[in-house]
Amino acid sequence: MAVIEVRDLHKRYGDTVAVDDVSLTVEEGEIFGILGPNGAGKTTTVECIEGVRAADRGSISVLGLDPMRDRQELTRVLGAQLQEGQIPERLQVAEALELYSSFYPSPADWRSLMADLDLTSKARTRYGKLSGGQKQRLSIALALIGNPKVAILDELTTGLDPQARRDTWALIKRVRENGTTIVLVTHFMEEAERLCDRLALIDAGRVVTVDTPQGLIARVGGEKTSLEDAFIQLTRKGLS
Ligand SMILES: Nc1ncnc2c1ncn2[C@@H]1O[C@H](COP(=O)(O)OP(=O)(O)OP(=O)(O)O)[C@@H](O)[C@H]1O
Repeated sequence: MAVIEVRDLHKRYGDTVAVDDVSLTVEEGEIFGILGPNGAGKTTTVECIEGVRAADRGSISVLGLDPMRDRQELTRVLGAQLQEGQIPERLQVAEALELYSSFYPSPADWRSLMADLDLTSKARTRYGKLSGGQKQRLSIALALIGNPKVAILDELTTGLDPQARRDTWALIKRVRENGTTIVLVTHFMEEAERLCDRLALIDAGRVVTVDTPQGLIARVGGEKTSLEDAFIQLTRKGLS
């Protein structure tokens, strides 16, 4: 069953066409990755799916909801990372988790999530005093706090150390096993390959292809081809 359906999504900022008729479908229970060079339109696409940005045209359905029209209903079932500036600097980690969990009808256990993201020792630390990686881990916890049916994670592990990155991958796998459909935007090929069932490769606002990581590699061929090789060859930089 399709959980997210995007049809002919188009978005421009002034003269810049950020998203140029993107269509994609995310199936229930999958981890769907979005890959693409800087400025390809990945964040704009997921922001339209989240309902935080209005598209110029095209249609989006998330669990049968229209992200702009049904925004309130969508926030109850969709988890997304908050950006810096959206979390009050003075709020302590435990306070933030407890507060945000109170917004949802059946939230995750915030203490377990705090432990899963290795933030227990920072429970009483204010958000403004956290390191970059700790802030990132808190934003992942807050995206998952409501036990969402769909979680959208933009640059999931950017800024995380190798151990934190692996712990986060394990957490995301567990969250998926519990029934959450996950969309993640990433620049890390290892993350895409290990975690994602399917990948959409986006370049210059268009979907180049959607395939499994292995399928993408096979398209480019060669015994020692890596996902990174496939990425470079299938995007503009490789074609020019
Ligand atoms: N608020 C904005 N105002 C004007 N132009 C924007 C805005 N946000 C994005 N853009 C432009 O739209 C294009 C797509 O940006 P977007 O952030 O969606 O790309 P991305 O694939 O997420 O990039 P990255 O990998 O660098 O994060 C870029 O050319 C960018 O400069």
